[in-house]
Amino acid sequence: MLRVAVPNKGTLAEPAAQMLREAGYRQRRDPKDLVCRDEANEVEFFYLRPKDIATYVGSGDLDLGITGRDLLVDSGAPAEEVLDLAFGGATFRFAARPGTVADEKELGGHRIATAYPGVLRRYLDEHGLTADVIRLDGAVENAVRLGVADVVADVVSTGATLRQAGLEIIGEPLLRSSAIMVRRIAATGCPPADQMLRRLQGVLVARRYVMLTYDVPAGLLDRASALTPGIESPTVSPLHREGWVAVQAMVKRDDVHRMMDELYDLGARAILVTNLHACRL
Ligand SMILES: Nc1ncnc2c1ncn2[C@@H]1O[C@H](COP(=O)(O)OP(=O)(O)OP(=O)(O)O)[C@@H](O)[C@H]1O
Ligand SMILES: O=P(O)(O)OC[C@H]1O[C@H](OP(=O)(O)OP(=O)(O)O)[C@H](O)[C@@H]1O
Ligand SMILES: [Mg+2]
Repeated sequence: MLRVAVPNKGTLAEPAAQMLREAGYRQRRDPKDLVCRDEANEVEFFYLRPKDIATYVGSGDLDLGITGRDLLVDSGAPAEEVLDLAFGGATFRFAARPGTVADEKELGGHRIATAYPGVLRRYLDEHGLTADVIRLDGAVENAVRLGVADVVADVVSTGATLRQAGLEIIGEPLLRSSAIMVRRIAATGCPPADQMLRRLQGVLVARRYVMLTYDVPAGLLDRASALTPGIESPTVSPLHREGWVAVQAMVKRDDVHRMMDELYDLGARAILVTNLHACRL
């Protein structure tokens, strides 16, 4: 059986389970369950703290795991990112009281509070900076107000928590994170793991693309196909109506309305958009 780690709670838990469901895997019904066996697919899911997942996968005790890129870096575990799952996006940033630290170069010598000491130490080492790392578990933004630190290094999503704490972002993000699938570094071939990755890639494509179909006069086919090249190539079928063809192509969801306007202006008609449920490219 393939053994896979899934976040048990926090920001990544529900979207991770949802994505696995869309890929055809069974997920736990009760959020208190620690394990869920999917007999049909021969996969066993283990629900773990996202912070611990890279450790389990890096040690080889589990084959794959869903966690955050920042958590993987923080763990220092011998696991690697094999797929960006495109949810749980956040930046990891420094912040301080306005007017105290102008940019990253001034971080040296300060007390920096974080729940991600691995990420912070890596940054300080790479930039030749020495600072006092104050390790906290959460609500890190309070550390400045309470006088425990001068700077925080933390996950920033909307920035609302920083604003509420009267802190201002310093410089560029240390890293950009999202949910990822991790695997032990140099793991040897594992067909069930490869199959899971292919299924998840299919979900990503099904989320990102829609199927566009339209009718167009044959004489305009080249120009229409140039607008909708699809992933490989558009499918072109004859129509009963003389001089017209039907075209089918996958199009990025974000581009579809602009694409429909352009096709309509070109002379295409009966332009239809269909959602994809799943796909394997
Ligand atoms: N708004 C957010 N707050 C916290 N983490 C976020 C956010 N958006 C995305 N993430 C990502 O979620 C992961 C952290 O998840 P984790 O479960 O450890 O913390 P959490 O979601 O804040 O939950 P909790 O603090 O309740 O334990 C990281 O990879 C982080 O980048
Ligand atoms: O930029 P924002 O949208 O405000 O989100 C980022 C904040 O959310 C998380 O905190 P959480 O509420 O999970 O509390 P924690 O610090 O105890 O983990 C994170 O640690 C930041 O503090
Ligand atoms: Mg949190």
